[in-house]
Amino acid sequence: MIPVAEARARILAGVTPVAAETVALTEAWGRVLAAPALSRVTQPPADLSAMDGYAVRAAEANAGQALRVVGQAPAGQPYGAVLNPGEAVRIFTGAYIPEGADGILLQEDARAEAGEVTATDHVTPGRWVRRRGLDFTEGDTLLPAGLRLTARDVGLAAAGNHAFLTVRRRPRIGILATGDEIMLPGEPPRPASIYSSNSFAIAAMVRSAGGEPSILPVAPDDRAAIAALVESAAGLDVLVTSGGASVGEHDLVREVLEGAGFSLDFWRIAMRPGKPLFHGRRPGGPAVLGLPGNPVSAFVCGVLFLLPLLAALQGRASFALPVQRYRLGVDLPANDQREDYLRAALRPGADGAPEAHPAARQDSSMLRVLADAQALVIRAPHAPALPRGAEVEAIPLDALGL
Ligand SMILES: Nc1nc2c(c(=O)[nH]1)N[C@H]1C(S)=C(S)[C@@H](COP(=O)(O)OP(=O)(O)OC[C@H]3O[C@@H](n4cnc5c(N)ncnc54)[C@H](O)[C@@H]3O)O[C@H]1N2
Ligand code: MOO
Repeated sequence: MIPVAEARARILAGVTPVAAETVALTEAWGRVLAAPALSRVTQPPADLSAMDGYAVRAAEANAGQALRVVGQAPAGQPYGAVLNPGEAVRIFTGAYIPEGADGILLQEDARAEAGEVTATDHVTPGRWVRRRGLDFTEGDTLLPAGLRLTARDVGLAAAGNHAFLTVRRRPRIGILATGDEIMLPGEPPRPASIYSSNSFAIAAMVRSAGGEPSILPVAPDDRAAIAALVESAAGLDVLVTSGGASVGEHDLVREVLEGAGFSLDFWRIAMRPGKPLFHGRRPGGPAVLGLPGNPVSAFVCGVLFLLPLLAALQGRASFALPVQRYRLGVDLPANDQREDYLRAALRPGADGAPEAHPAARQDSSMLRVLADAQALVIRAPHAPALPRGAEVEAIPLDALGL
């Protein structure tokens, strides 16, 4: 059994990002930039008014001083002439400030009558003026390569006049559930069978991380059937299998993969749940991540290993799983030699801060406990017993959209 950190490092070693493609900005959310986005404009493009009012020469706009209103400057329609002494231009938020003006008289601080405006308060030079380039300048790097685009980033790219962005294509992830007892939801129940939660939980996880999942037909515990489905994986970036990873006579997946030209990198990790995870590669073909069949084990392995792999395949520059500290809401016993990931609900404590409540039963088959958990509390190998109120580290699942 190898440690979790070593397993992750080995899965990520030598991963090269997938190819780039150009997408319309509406498709860019959640994608990873393959090249930096430089601004194609300066923003604002000129000095603009931040308020509705009058563009004035600030030194003239003293309380009681009447100025002649010589024109209008709505946003998008500059006044077009120089503001002379004794003049004011009616101006609106976002409009170019006329040459000669250096301040804005708010309309709330002004009395307008018969082509004139009189200040009721003084105007500070530069106040309510948004200088040219306040936000950014043409040629600035707005968004670096390797960034996964948020809605905020998409807005910034649009402001920088990008209708398209160059992003990594979505990694193609095939999901192969194995086991004679496994059916897909929608099939009529069969005796001694269960539905493949793994296929769908992992597909959702792949989507959340920007990948393109495809759920392959379920493979029975039969070498030829598994081999045929493995061959259909040639065009994938990663083949994720579930089940058949352990030590039983029906656990055939590793053997079939090796027969199909995959070289196995490692098998078995010192963690719980998820011990039987394996990883391998086929030269020039997909990587394989062999998840254990138990649904919680498959999910936790997906979080710890598949999410970082998806990030690396998309060239994400600085991806790390989020880890937060929480107070424990219960006592915890000492841990054994396997790094433990406890399914925990987060509930507000007496002071309102969230406290972690690991579920009393941590059986790796229990999906309802997993669905009710908002975090995975991390217990290092041989971690000592902890009393209620002690701090622990945990991976918040909501922050990952999981
Ligand atoms: N003698 C030993 N037995 C087991 C060991 C061990 O070290 N020695 N390891 C245990 C651990 S830990 C795990 S985890 C499981 C993993 O086993 P497999 O990867 O071989 O998975 P299966 O045996 O095929 O299935 C385990 C369990 O999960 C259910 N399952 C399988 N696929 C799905 C799916 N797609 N969706 C939902 N549930 C699934 C399956 O029905 C079984 O109940 O092995 C332990 N045994
Ligand atoms: O490590 Mo297996 O992952 O639970 O029951």
